[in-house]
Amino acid sequence: MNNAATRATLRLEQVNLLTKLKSQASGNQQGCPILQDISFEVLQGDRIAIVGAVGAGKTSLLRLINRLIEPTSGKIYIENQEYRQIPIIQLRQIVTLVLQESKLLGMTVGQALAYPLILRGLSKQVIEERVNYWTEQLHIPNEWLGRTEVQLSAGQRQLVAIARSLLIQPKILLLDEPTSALDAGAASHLIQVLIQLSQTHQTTILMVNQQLDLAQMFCTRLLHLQQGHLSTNQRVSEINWDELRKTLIQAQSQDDFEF
Ligand SMILES: Nc1ncnc2c1ncn2[C@@H]1O[C@H](COP(=O)(O)OP(=O)(O)OP(=O)(O)O)[C@@H](O)[C@H]1O
Repeated sequence: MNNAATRATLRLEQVNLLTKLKSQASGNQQGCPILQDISFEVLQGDRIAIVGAVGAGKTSLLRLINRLIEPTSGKIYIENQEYRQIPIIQLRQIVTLVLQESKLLGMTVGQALAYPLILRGLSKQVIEERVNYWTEQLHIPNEWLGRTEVQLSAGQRQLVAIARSLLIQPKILLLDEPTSALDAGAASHLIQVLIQLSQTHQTTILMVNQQLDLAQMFCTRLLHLQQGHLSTNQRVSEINWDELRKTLIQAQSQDDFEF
């Protein structure tokens, strides 16, 4: 293991992910490649933007890192420990994933925000302070706290789901298209809050985002996935954003044409 590897908070080594499809004839496991030979490492406090065309494997990569699914082969290390050796409850405290469609599980917004902190045994006062802090940071008004999921718009639900993940104070935060339902002002405000979080708490953030202007504003490093392969892993200063924009538009038009 080299020095850089030991400093990495997250490290993927030659990770492959295949879909598990059982061949009816033989009963053997066969699979279609979703992610192929993915290796990269992320340092504490890094902000990683993940881009790629529809179906490139972005969400699968986040689900792998959160261990909702496991690699078919290859290794994932979190703070230098192979992540299957970390008890799942501990892993969930280190790594939090916010998917695009998050659910409040029948609770009000206030209950849903407090619930993970109650599970962690925090005092009522600490819970109240954290909820107040993060709802203020994300411009979530008090009147939402009594509402249930069906009384929120998609963008409001998205903000609540993000607030809930921030309350837990994870070391590694995974966000899948967190700005997709937000208006331009709310999206840019969220990006500023995330940048501040990474700077003040050294939180490591990996964010899938198709809006390149937001990715550019946000990231210290960019990963570009193309058909399950990691085609680009660059620091922000090395990225040719115009070239990247063209490549992504071309891939999108190709998809539209094939569709
Ligand atoms: N459980 C599964 N079983 C079979 N195939 C899957 C499964 N999950 C994902 N896939 C396939 O893996 C590929 C990558 O999917 P993924 O959702 O990771 O892509 P994505 O880059 O996040 O796409 P999008 O931008 O549309 O969200 C797609 O071709 C998808 O159809």
